[in-house]
Amino acid sequence: MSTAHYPARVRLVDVSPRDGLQNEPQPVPAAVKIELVHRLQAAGLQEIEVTSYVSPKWVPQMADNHEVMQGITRRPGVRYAVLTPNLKGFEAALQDRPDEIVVFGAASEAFSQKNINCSIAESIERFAPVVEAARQAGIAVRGAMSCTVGCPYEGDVPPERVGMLARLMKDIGVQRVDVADTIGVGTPLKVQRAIEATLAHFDIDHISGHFHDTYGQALANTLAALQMGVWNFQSSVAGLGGCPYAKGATGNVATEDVVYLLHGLGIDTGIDLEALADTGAWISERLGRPTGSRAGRALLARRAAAMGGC
Ligand SMILES: CC(C)(COP(=O)([O-])OP(=O)([O-])OC[C@H]1O[C@@H](n2cnc3c(N)ncnc32)[C@H](O)[C@@H]1OP(=O)([O-])[O-])[C@@H](O)C(=O)NCCC(=O)NCCSC(=O)C[C@@](C)(O)CC(=O)[O-]
Repeated sequence: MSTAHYPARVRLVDVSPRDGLQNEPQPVPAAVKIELVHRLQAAGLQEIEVTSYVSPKWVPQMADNHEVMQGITRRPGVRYAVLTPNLKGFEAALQDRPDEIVVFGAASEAFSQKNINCSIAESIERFAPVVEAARQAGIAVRGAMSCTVGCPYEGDVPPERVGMLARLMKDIGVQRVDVADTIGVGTPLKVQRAIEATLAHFDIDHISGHFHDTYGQALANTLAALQMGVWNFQSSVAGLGGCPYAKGATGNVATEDVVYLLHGLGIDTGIDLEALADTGAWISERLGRPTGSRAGRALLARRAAAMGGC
């Protein structure tokens, strides 16, 4: 089988410090988040979603955003992204000089209300000045589009809603967008339809896939997106994650699993999979549970066996 139709290179954004940890029930010390960022960049990640500037009443785990952003030692060539839902969040983020800000909307009205306490139309009104201010400050702007396949409150989300949201994001100056399967209900054809709808407004270089693995479809969905030419993806080391406003949804697809898939296809990521597996094991130990990455577990088991374990 030829892999000529896949991109030669894929860029991954590891979202574990933000998406991965935002839903943890116990406080995760800022020092652990900072070390996680350091380990990810040492493993070769060139984009890391570090934190969010949201209401600490809504998402207490991200209340240490300044401490984390100011504590990291930046590597040249690495892009550090943060979430900013409104001007208050953007102004707070500006003090910490992110390379990219993310405004986050939803293709589902109900999810928009639950997540950011406003309708889709109101969210765009809030995002517009944020996008303008960011671009004036020379900061890149990404738009996360939640529930592009299904919504925990509304069920199936038709591609037309995704197209509508992508158009609204484009109109206010968002530079690239994430097609997110927030609750991990997507299957390859549904995900391809959501991407297709997005392609009416953003070219393939400005679309990324963000898949959760609730139903075990995230790698299949990644492959389906790759076949369309998508070469930007978000994932979370050890499969950490979940949105506080998407109950029952599991974590993001594990970065280790995506990298294993990509390297198996001969696609370059610039990531050291062994170092990544160590990072997944390290953060899982800090959180007191086994890694959620299948590839991570297998690599660590293989290494233990090679060292004389069972
Ligand atoms: C958006 C808001 C703030 C609206 O919240 P609101 O209550 O409508 O905001 P408000 O403007 O009425 O203000 C109420 C209070 O919040 C404060 N406030 C207002 N804005 C901020 C801010 N930026 N930072 C800190 N504080 C803020 C504001 O100062 C005020 O404080 P008070 O006077 O009561 O003390 C709220 O709904 C919120 O914080 N939601 C959190 C949403 C969130 O973080 N969700 C998870 C991330 S999205 C996600 O995970 C999905 C994604 C991206 O990964 C893709 C996918 O998989 O789908």
